[in-house]
Amino acid sequence: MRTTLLDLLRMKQAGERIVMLTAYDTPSAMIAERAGVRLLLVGDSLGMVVLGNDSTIPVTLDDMVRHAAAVSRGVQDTLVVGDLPFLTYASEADAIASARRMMQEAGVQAVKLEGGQPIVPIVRRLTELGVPVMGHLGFTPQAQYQLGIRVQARQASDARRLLEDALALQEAGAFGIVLELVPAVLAEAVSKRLRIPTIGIGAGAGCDGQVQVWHDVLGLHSAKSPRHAKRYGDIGAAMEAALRLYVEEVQSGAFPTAAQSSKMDESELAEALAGLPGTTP
Ligand SMILES: Nc1nc(=O)c2c([nH]1)NC[C@@H]1CN(c3ccc(C(=O)N[C@@H](CCC(=O)O)C(=O)O)cc3)CN21
Ligand SMILES: CC(C)C(=O)C(=O)O
Ligand SMILES: [Mg+2]
Repeated sequence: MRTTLLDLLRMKQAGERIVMLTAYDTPSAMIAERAGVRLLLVGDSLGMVVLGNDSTIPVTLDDMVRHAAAVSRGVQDTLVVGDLPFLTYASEADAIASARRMMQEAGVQAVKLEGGQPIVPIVRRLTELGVPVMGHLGFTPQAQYQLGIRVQARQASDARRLLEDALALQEAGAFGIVLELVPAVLAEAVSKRLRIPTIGIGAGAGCDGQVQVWHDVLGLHSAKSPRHAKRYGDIGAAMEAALRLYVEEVQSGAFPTAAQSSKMDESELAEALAGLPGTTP
């Protein structure tokens, strides 16, 4: 049975921590589900970790639909959330059109939108229309050129606004909120004041769940991972070692052997070549 929004609420009430992870393609989604992840985010971090961009800004709705569809095809029991990318939910009409594509074409069960008060009416409208919406507060990467890549809401006034934004998103119908790069003590205070779960990234252990980026937890980066990430494997190094072997074996002639080759009868080949010009060794 696929994870439901109610499951997430119940997990918060029971004090069971929620595990969320990003994924961007079918085989990764299958591996995550096999590992026990039941909540996946097709993040617009896609642009940064998969498509070679240096922010999430260039990611298009077409990009998200294609990758979210791939992730959806890889899972059965996992709730899939898809980010709506930069400026695809600036008006109610755009938000509805974007959510429609993510749900109908990509097959996700929910969408995530960045921002506070200004997008509350949009969250309310989507929720009324039956679209499960997740919020995202604190450092919102789509506004990285305004915010700077840094911990948010350290001052009382900003911290208070973040709590008000979180309550407003909850009231508008959001089923959960990602808190990114928020001081741990603030994230904990917000989590305690909300009925809906908070999912932290760089926001401490007081959140109701955690989200991490696939490439960060697996060590799949050429560049260094963000400070808030923890690496649980060194898969990039494992990939490189395997590829070095492949390079060596092709160069030395050790690969391919007969086992990786395709066969035909010698007599058929002789007939095919009979009388044709060309040199033989
Ligand atoms: N690989 C990756 N991991 C992420 O968690 C992630 C992405 N990409 N792309 C989309 C957003 C952007 N995020 C980011 C990106 C960079 C930093 C970063 O450079 N952090 C600083 C520390 C900032 C501070 O503590 O003030 C660092 O040095 O790592 C943080 C979050 C989170 N998301
Ligand atoms: C970092 C997470 C929360 C995200 O929004 C993404 O991966 O795009
Ligand atoms: Mg995102």
